[in-house]
Amino acid sequence: MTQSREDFEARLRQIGAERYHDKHPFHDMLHGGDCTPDQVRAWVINRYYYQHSIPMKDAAFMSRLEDPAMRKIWRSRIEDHDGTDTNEGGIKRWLRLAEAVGLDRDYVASTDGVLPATKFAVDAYVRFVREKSLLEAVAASLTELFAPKIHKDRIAGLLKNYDFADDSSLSYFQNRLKEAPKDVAFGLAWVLDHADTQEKQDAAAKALEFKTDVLWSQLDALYSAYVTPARIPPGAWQPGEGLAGAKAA
Ligand SMILES: O=C(O)c1cc(C(=O)O)c2c(n1)C(=O)C(=O)c1cc(C(=O)O)[nH]c1-2
Repeated sequence: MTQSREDFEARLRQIGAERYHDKHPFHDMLHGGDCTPDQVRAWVINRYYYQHSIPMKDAAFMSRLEDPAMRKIWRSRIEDHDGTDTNEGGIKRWLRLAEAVGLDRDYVASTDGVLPATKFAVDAYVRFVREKSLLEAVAASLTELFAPKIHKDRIAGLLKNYDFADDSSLSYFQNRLKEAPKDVAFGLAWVLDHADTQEKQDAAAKALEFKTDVLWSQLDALYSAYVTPARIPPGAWQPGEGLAGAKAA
């Protein structure tokens, strides 16, 4: 049976309550101050791959939109990450975080050393958005409904527990708190409007579940590689590589 708008929204929110990556043990370590400097670096390097893929994902999505009004709304997502004349953009902010934790920004931007499983998960998200229905693509972005809480927890946890954390190094997350609400308000309303049959509601819910898997898998990969007993896959970042100043030394 097709669910009412309210019930369907509650179903989507329940997916976040059960499956969002705020519940992953790596986030408990990171926010609780239990990560070593190298574990923080590994997180920054791998998460960069997600950051650098998000605008490509949104460009892939926009290339499929025939409605100029919707493209106009969606393009701010790309600008939020890539920047504009007046906004530095999320990717540069992330690289500021990379420098603050002692990494060379060019090394991080090269995406060398990113875990294979991170690449598989993130690339699968870009492909999903390119290939599935527009409804499923927008529904997959709705994990951002749950992101403001994790960003607030992260800002508070990092500021409390790590010397590198300050307004400059954490500006990525401060900005997402301002940017994400407009994206999710639009995305959620669009999904609720367009998922008007049971079949479409089921597809949208599955897309959101898929996206929680994309996020969770990245942290599983990180945990397996860099938390004792660490099993770093061949070719992935080894502590000591890609540090700031290493090129000059
Ligand atoms: O730190 C996080 O936990 C987190 C999660 C997510 C998410 O839920 O996908 C995004 C972000 N951050 C984020 O910063 C971001 O720009 C973003 C874009 C998207 C998307 O799917 O389009 N998700 C997320």
